[in-house]
Amino acid sequence: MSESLVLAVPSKGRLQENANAFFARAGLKLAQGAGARDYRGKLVGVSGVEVRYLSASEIASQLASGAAHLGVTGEDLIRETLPDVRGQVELLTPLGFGNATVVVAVPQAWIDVRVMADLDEVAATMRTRHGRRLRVATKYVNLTRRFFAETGVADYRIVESLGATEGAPAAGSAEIVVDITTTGATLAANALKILDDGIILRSEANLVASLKAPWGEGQRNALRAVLGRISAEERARTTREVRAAMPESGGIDLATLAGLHEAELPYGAPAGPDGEIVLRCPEAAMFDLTDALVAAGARAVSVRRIDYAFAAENPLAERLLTRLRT
Ligand SMILES: Nc1ncnc2c1ncn2[C@@H]1O[C@H](COP(=O)(O)OP(=O)(O)OP(=O)(O)O)[C@@H](O)[C@H]1O
Ligand SMILES: O=P(O)(O)OC[C@H]1O[C@H](OP(=O)(O)OP(=O)(O)O)[C@H](O)[C@@H]1O
Ligand SMILES: [Mg+2]
Repeated sequence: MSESLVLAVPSKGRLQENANAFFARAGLKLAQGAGARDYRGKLVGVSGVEVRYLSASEIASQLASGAAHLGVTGEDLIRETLPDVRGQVELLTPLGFGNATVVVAVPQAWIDVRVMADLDEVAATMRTRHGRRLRVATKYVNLTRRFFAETGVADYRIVESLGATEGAPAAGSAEIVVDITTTGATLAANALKILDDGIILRSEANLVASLKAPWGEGQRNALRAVLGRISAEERARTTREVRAAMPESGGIDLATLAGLHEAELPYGAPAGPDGEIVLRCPEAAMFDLTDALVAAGARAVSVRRIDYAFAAENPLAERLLTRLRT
């Protein structure tokens, strides 16, 4: 087991479903051990991988310590939990789900408080007039400290919150909050507003690799297999395959035509026996390419989506392996 790559996936919460869908798209089927309460599993058809089901915040800590090699979690949790993000992990790719923003929010009733500088004044006044410090409810203690220091707010105290943070001002346990928001509904329901310059971090779920985990030969091979499929799916999703029956005697320079339309000839330039050529291009360029092929004398042109586009390069794995070498 010690040579296995540990892949940490969210076991609950809002990231779970999307993370499963992401792996499924890449052809990586997660097989959970016997029963829904078994928090370990495997990847069907990929050897040398141990799947661990953990909460999103636990995934951040395990990547930090090196107990997990790869994981899916929110960037907010990575930046909150890890003291040295660059030295501990590599954020391989954003995943397009789990979008949320970490913000500073104050009571809507504070009409004169719009920016962080106003907050500094409020804090100073509270201190001199009432002899107490402004209280900030949050579970993002480190992000808050860093951001408040950067924006010059010093006279405050953090009240650590374990949930329902937005309720703290109404409950009287803090004056303001730092929390995550997506739709803004929870802030609005609690009569809070975001400060104009109070955006600490825009976060989404990321595929993250640990630089602290033991990367032996077995784990590196498993990494190439897993990331190879993820890259192949990513490449395929943004690409269209264009086939065309070209006239034998066309005399057109296919390589130049492809180059003009951001296309490539993955199987080479010479036409097949029946004059069929295969190109690949970005989705956005496909109609320009098909028009150009027709203009060049193509008899039939078809466009299709592809499931996977494997290539010699494995950009995600290479990025990480390069980091591990330095
Ligand atoms: N509206 C949202 N509120 C909170 N988190 C969100 C939201 N949208 C996306 N996320 C992301 O999902 C991550 C995990 O949040 P989620 O609430 O699903 O976890 P959880 O299992 O409930 O953990 P916890 O009990 O600590 O909240 C967040 O850190 C963030 O990256
Ligand atoms: O801007 P909105 O779309 O309203 O979403 C934001 C809310 O969602 C999250 O809470 P969650 O439901 O995860 O409960 P929790 O506080 O127990 O984690 C977060 O902590 C906010 O309270
Ligand atoms: Mg939550």
